Amino acid sequence: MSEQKYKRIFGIVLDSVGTGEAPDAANYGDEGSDTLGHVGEAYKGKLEIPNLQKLGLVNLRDKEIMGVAAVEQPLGYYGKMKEISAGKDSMDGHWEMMGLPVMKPLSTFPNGFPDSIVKQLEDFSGRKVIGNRPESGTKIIAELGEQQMQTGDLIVYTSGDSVLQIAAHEDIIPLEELYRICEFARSIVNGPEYTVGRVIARPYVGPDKDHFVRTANRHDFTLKPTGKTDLDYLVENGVHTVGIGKINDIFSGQGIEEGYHNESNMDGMDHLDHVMAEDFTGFCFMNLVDFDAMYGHRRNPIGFGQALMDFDQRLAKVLANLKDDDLLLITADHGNDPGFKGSDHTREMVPLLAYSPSMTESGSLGLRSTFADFGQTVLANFNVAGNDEGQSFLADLK
Ligand SMILES: O=P(O)(O)O[C@H]1O[C@H](CO)[C@@H](O)[C@H]1O
Ligand SMILES: [Mn+2]
Ligand SMILES: [Mn+2]
Repeated sequence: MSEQKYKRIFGIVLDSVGTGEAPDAANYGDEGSDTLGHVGEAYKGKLEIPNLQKLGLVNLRDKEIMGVAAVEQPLGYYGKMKEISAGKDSMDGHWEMMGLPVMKPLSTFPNGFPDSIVKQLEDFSGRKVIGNRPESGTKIIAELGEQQMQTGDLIVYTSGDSVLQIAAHEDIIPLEELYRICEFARSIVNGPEYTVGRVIARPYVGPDKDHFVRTANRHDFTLKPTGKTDLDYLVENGVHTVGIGKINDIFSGQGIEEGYHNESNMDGMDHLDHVMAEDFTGFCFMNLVDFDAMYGHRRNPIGFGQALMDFDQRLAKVLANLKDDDLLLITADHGNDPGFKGSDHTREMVPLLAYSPSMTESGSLGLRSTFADFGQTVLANFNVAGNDEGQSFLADLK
């Protein structure tokens, strides 16, 4: 490995923190979506995210966030990225960031899963499938959880994304069994007939429908990357890779040398502090999923804003700990506008923030034409050749 501009790159994905409708939002029924904008409106000027603001989070937008203005001189570089993948799920977004856009739409099930899939799940598990439609995960356990506690049936559901989700009360269907069923489900939806992005285990606990809570034992069984990702190219070239949070699941562990599971966003920030204290040459890629799972899909803009403020507070420490030869990149994988109809992800552009204490200038990185620019920049930094997807902005960082 030859000389690199930055020794360590920390990439943070604020899961679902979109910044306005993408140019192709109409194809997804998502015109008018703007996750950050609508969170700001819900706060009526009281959203406080000074660190993201200093980095240029508002400068990159066409519109202000209510109560949060653009700054005169951001600390570093700021821009937006749009997605070229067919889907707007986490897998598509993260794979595209790592140079592997998903150009062919994956299977979705607006009318529930076909009999063939249901029958195989029932035969394998010895349990009856209930639910079997697109639904919000918290709504479906409120509706069917008590029935599951009595019968041991499997709650199977989907969403607008290519996902097969199985909700199970931890006292009724033990975790190991749920994971086994999910692994089986994974094995029957890898194509060619049905190709599903993610099978997701959705365990929950609680005595009754008014008190069910989903646990951090959620596990995503993602399709294996269909080719090499930038993470693989990095590892092959001796660059150390670390995954924090859902990253490991999203890439099925492929190209991740050191992995950490997050219990929450704040737990993720603890892991990041820990990794930042290590001496290494490489790329640390982190996903913070609470924005999405706890607030975006729940259409809860107040909770979403609070999660942003909590993140922002912890960001102060990260900024203070960055070394001159560190680069921080912050972005998102899709939108999930809590002020929008439905409960699905929204096709939005995502923020792109780049900062290193060694920067002497600042400025706009513009609208990037694919999320792959993110990974291409990481590769360029470490002088690693990948599959040429995306354009590096490394040379713009001064
Ligand atoms: O409603 P819950 O169970 O949170 O599920 C949501 O989470 C999935 C993964 O982010 C999405 O596809 C959507 O279905
Ligand atoms: Mn996501
Ligand atoms: Mn989601």
